[in-house]
Amino acid sequence: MYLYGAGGHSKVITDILNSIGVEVSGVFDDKPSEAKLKTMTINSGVRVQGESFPKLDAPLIISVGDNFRRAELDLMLRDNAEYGQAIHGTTIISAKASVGEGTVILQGAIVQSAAKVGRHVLVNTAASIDHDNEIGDYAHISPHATLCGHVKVGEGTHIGAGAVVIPSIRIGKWCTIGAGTVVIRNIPDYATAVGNPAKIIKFRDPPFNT
Ligand SMILES: CC(=O)SCCNC(=O)CCNC(=O)[C@H](O)C(C)(C)COP(=O)(O)OP(=O)(O)OC[C@H]1O[C@@H](n2cnc3c(N)ncnc32)[C@H](O)[C@@H]1OP(=O)(O)O
Repeated sequence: MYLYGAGGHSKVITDILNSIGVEVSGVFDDKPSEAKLKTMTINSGVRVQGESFPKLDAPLIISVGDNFRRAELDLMLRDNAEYGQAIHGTTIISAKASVGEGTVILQGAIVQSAAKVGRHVLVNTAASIDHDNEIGDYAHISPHATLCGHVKVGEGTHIGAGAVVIPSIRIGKWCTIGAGTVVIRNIPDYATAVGNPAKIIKFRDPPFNT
């Protein structure tokens, strides 16, 4: 497996891959800092500019925690890369769930029956994604977040640590749900919502012209 991104998130992914017997053949980073270089052997100097990225002999995971950056890198790399997944052995994933390419599922997370988890999603430590959820591409479900049944989370949305979303709620794309928030009503695209019950405090600009 290759990784793109040499920050903190790549350490977590490396641990997961090693724990399931997968070797990391190389790490790419277009901005390798001194700190990163100290802790990792980086295939530095590689700039991601479409076709200039080398054809790899193993799958790649975009190991960047920022949802928007993960999306940007996917758009640049997708024609040249075959994506892998990193799923820790302590996760429980229903045989009836689906998990997209590039997605990473950390220790103790649970994905229940008929849930659909998109591409390049980060399902963090002990997050709970219940039956019939739909999690959009590039989303991040933080540690201990609880998504009840039939919840839909849009592309690029970040669900904060320990947030709770009650059944059948729709959360739009590129939203941020604060840590510990309890979502009891649908949330529109680009909104940041916090508190119990969740209240919208602001909207962000759409990150893509889509
Ligand atoms: C392994 C890992 O580390 S995974 C990382 C997981 N990360 C998280 O879960 C972090 C989630 N982020 C948050 O909760 C942040 O507070 C955000 C994104 C919701 C808001 O951050 P900012 O946009 O910087 O907002 P800011 O801090 O200015 O707060 C705005 C207001 O919302 C309130 N607020 C912010 N976050 C929360 C929250 N989680 N719950 C309740 N109220 C909140 C603030 O108190 C403030 O209220 P005030 O205007 O009355 O003073």
